[in-house]
Amino acid sequence: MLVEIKHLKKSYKQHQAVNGISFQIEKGSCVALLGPNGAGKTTTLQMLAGMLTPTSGTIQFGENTNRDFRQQIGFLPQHPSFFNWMTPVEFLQFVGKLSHIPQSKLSSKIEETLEFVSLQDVKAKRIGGFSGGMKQRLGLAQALLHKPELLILDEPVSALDPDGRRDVIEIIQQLKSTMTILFSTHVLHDAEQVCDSVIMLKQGEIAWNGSLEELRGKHTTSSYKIQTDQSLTGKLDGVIGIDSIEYLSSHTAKLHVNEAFQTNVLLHKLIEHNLTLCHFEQIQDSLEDAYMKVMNQ
Ligand SMILES: Nc1ncnc2c1ncn2[C@@H]1O[C@H](COP(=O)(O)OP(=O)(O)OP(=O)(O)O)[C@@H](O)[C@H]1O
Repeated sequence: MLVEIKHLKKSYKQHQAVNGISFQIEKGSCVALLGPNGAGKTTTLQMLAGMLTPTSGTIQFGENTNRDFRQQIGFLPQHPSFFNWMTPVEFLQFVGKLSHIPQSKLSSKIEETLEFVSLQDVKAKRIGGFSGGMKQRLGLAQALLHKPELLILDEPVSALDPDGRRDVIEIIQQLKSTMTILFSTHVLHDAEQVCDSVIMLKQGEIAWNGSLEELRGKHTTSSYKIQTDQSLTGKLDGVIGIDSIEYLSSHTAKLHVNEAFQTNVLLHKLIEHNLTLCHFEQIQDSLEDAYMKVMNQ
């Protein structure tokens, strides 16, 4: 276990932005923090990054309670700001000095990090002319420069176009083997590509905390899409295990099934009606479906 958060609260006057949440982050995991606008994601991440003081509760990083854990954290804020007149190399030199990277190692670390985020070719250009995607990769570079143990990213993909999102997701994918990652996002499809576990916040409280597998097991259902050579209408009535049938056309249907569903029973029924199966596909609910179920509970 890398971080243990206990009863963490942040209130602004009467408003409870984060209302006593507790969770652990396992070393080497990639955790997605999800929730609607105002759920408390940024507030939580800023408290973990040491940028905001909790009203109450504790954040314990590793075994040693006395260590200043901020040195082990890399943080990419939701709206990173840059000095537009600087070049990426100048900006990272500035950041490196702030995080006390020894001067002797700084230049090589900067080169290595810019290479990693694919900004090597523009390292001497002014940041002011960069696209949103390039700025986000530079933001990632500043968070990574000191090789943190825990990388915290606040909405790293939400403001990006599909290309920019793919670049950032690929970077996160590569980083997964070298550090622990906690990131917030509204883009559930991207979260699903990289995270191993999910924490969902709703009005400052945890609505779900667990692995992606557990979430799928508990909150997603199976369904099947089938197509036959003749009309299906009414032919599958009474098949054990089918909860409901959604007809997509007269020959095609989506079957919402329960645990008792057996493909053989379905096949028997089709044979009984002299129907030939042309297409059979199992469809798994997405993270978005599970998210909607948890949020609407
Ligand atoms: N400095 C502040 N003063 C007063 N209220 C605040 C402050 N910062 C955040 N809040 C409130 O705390 C709640 C949680 O905000 P937070 O930014 O953490 O949510 P979020 O989940 O990150 O939302 P989003 O997805 O929109 O970024 C919101 O109701 C917000 O209005």
